[in-house]
Amino acid sequence: MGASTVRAPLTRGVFSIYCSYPRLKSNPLYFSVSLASSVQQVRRAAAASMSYDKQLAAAKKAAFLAARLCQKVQKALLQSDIQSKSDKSPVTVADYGSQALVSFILEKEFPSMPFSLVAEEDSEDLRREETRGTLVRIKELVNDTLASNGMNDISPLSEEDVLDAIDRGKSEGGPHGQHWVLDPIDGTKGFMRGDQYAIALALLDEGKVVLGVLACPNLPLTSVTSYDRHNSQDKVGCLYFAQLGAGTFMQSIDGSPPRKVHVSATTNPEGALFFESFEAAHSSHDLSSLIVKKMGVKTPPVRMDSQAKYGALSRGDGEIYLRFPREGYREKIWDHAAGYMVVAEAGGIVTDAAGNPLNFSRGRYLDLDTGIIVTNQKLMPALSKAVVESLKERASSLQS
Ligand SMILES: Nc1ncnc2c1ncn2[C@@H]1O[C@H](COP(=O)(O)OS(=O)(=O)O)[C@@H](OP(=O)(O)O)[C@H]1O
Ligand SMILES: [Mg+2]
Repeated sequence: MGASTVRAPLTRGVFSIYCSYPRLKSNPLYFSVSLASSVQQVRRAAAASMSYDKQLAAAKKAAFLAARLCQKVQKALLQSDIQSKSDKSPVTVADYGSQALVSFILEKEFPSMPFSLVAEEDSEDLRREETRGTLVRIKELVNDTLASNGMNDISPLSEEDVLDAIDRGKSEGGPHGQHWVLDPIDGTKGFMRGDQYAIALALLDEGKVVLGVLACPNLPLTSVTSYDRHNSQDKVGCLYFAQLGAGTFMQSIDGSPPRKVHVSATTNPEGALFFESFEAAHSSHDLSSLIVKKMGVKTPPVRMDSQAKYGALSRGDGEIYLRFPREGYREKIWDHAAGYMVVAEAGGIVTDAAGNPLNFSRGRYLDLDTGIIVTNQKLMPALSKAVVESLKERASSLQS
């Protein structure tokens, strides 16, 4: 099957062990565990009925500003804007600038609340003398973005302010309290290629994702399948947002009225379209191909960088998203929290390869089984079956 890729148009394109053991129940430890468990259940119930309108408004504002900063950098990306992290993955001034901006805005919006941010970047490499020029460039990008988007009342950030804002992202997250979760640029390689990327921001409350915002500056406003980059009527730049129990909405980053979106209602796998990572190193294209073949999917994959895949699926551009990283790779919560929320509130299902729900309460990592699969309610049984069979086949072929 040939793959199609979605390119950017402008450049190129409980702890409730319910314990029925009487011995354990008479243990004082049981009572404290039971009490802790009840407190947690009450907090979770409260979270489920809460409105996060203020947090959502702040998250949209922060993601919008970050998108503006990233757009400016992507338009004229310089070689000096790119650095290599200790794990050899690339990071750009836009990744740092986006994280500093989002961190700064969120903390400013909620001054009386404890602030916790779990985010991808840290400032260690920027604190070295030889990267001083890069730090100055990031500071200017942040201050210019604030000033040119009507926030002139804010005093410009210093270099130290920028470093501090980035380092607020070092929280470990976890099952208690509220934590913002941020990928300042998801799909940095796509961003560098001039293709798809996303600013992905979510809020965890008592271990559950309660809101998600995805800014996808290069995602077509209509559909990735009908988009024609030579047609000037076909615009790009989508902002998705979702709040627990309130559905998923999409608007243009430039500010069109939001519209509610829903995942595709397709029940026939033959007509289904599937998404996977652009980078083969991030997800096994061979395994995805085996899985969809078993389901009877006829269309080639749409390969796209970043959580823009979750956004496209949430509005029905395609039906299936498969992600199978190499063994041992640990998925980070910021690579999925916002996208998960956008798809779940649009009626889709996101699980690991064994069908377990994703657990965002374990800290910075997801620690899930094998991979991530996403589709609508109707197609999930067929997809799960094909995944189980394909994983078995792959395991036996590796043994022989
Ligand atoms: N080896 C490996 N395996 C799996 N995943 C990896 C791997 N390395 C990186 N990453 C993470 O993938 C994020 C990019 O998202 P995608 O894989 O969906 O996009 S892409 O097509 O690969 O660009 C990417 O997000 P960013 O780092 O924000 O770009 C990484 O978190
Ligand atoms: Mg990133």
